[in-house]
Amino acid sequence: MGCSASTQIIEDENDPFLQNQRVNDVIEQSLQMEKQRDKNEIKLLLLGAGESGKSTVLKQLKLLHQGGFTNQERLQYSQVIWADAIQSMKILIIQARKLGIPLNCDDSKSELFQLKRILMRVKALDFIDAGTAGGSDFLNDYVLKYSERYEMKRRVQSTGQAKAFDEEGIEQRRKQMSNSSSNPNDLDIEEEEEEELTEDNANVDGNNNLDFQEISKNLNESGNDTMFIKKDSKHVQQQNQKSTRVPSVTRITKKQIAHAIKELWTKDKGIKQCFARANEFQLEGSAAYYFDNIEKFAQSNYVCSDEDILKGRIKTTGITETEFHIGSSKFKVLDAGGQRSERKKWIHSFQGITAVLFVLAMSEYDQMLFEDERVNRMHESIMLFDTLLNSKWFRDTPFILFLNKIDIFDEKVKKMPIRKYFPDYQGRVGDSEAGIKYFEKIFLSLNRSNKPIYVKRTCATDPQTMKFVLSAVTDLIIQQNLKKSGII
Ligand SMILES: Nc1nc2c(ncn2[C@@H]2O[C@H](COP(=O)(O)OP(=O)(O)OP(=O)(O)O)[C@@H](O)[C@H]2O)c(=O)[nH]1
Ligand SMILES: [Mg+2]
Repeated sequence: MGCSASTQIIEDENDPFLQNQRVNDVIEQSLQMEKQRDKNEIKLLLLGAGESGKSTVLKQLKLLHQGGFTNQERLQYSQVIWADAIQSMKILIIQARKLGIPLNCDDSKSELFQLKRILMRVKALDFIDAGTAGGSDFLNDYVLKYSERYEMKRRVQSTGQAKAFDEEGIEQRRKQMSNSSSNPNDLDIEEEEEEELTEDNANVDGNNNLDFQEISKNLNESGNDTMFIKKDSKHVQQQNQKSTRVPSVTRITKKQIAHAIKELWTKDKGIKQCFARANEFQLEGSAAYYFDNIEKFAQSNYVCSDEDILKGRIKTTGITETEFHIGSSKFKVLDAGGQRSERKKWIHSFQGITAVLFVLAMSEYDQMLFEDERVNRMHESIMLFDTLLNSKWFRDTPFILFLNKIDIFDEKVKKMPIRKYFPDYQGRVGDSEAGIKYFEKIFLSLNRSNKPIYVKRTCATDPQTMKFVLSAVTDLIIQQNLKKSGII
């Protein structure tokens, strides 16, 4: 009779060793799963100089893979665009004077004269809900953007070289700032407007303050669609000789402001001339779009369309993270603020990046940085790309280069010779293809490694073309990731 020895281990459910072992197994299993998930997760980092179009690329990804924008975003942009539209037209008026461009609206006999006066007296912030526009982030950005008083501060902040500048000038400005109210309404643009009002103020008596109290009282009652301002006292003087010393209050509506902006935009030749020289100062890239559509933005409770949001601009501060599921892959897209003061935060997001998407604003070869108006934007991007591409952080990280704002570039090269800013450029004026190849070559020549750089020409505000570009790019990144993880 055969005999076989068999041992049967009877598991004791109460054995503490066994219980421990089971817990460990579960932990090990979940760690393995997490590892696998991390391997499949794709981290895409959007980098580039300020205003190059990084967040616009992210918006296109949201449109494609996240069902579009939320109602809150639509409301936010309608507030921001309205404020930017008003300020942008004021900037054109003020800059025209600085550049010596005669304006039709400065001629008191012109029908545009009164419209200009209305616009210059309007305070954009009185017409918007700053909370909906983005709260303190919005206000900070607004003050920095529209106050010339902050120009020096911006520059010092961006270079950290206070000593290299006229310290006396800084000190003077600091004094000016500390003497002035911290109300964000108290911007230089409004100061220009105050200058305009000086003569008017000379005509009125000491009731000025009372008048302004009334303005704010009325504002509270009227909501954001209407604002009360002092009526042009010279105008009052002409109309009513008896009441020259008493300022009266007149009601200004969003509709009237929109009308003023539209008329100035379409009828004042000086405004158009000044706009054509917008590379000599800082103006919102989408200002023309705001002016063309100003009546739409003036409608009460207007909610932005997808196109408006793509054209609108909210500067990114810090780094935002957005997750998408594209096919079977999970994408984490990191969008970083591109202005100089934002870049010191970048390093925190450099680890574990699958691919870097560098966005270059091609059209900005003739523009200066917002942070430092002595530095050409294209030069800044070249320097930035060189540093990132060849940094130890991205030794094995593929780079995708978006030659963005190609729509503006195509138009600009017809009038603005590239050679004026890049003397070794040999192409002829208006040859957009030669211009693109020239800049592409400069960027590719910076590569001191063997890794490939994938180049795409983009117009980030155009959903049709971006759909194809982004689909090709995400496919490419997925393939790269699979290769890297040894799956293919
Ligand atoms: N016409 C045109 N405008 C563009 C294009 N790409 C971006 N813009 C506009 O350029 C402005 C700036 O774009 P953003 O995406 O905010 O730039 P950003 O790189 O995120 O800027 P920061 O957040 O400051 O780093 C917005 O008004 C966009 O609508 C483009 O290809 N063509
Ligand atoms: Mg951004």
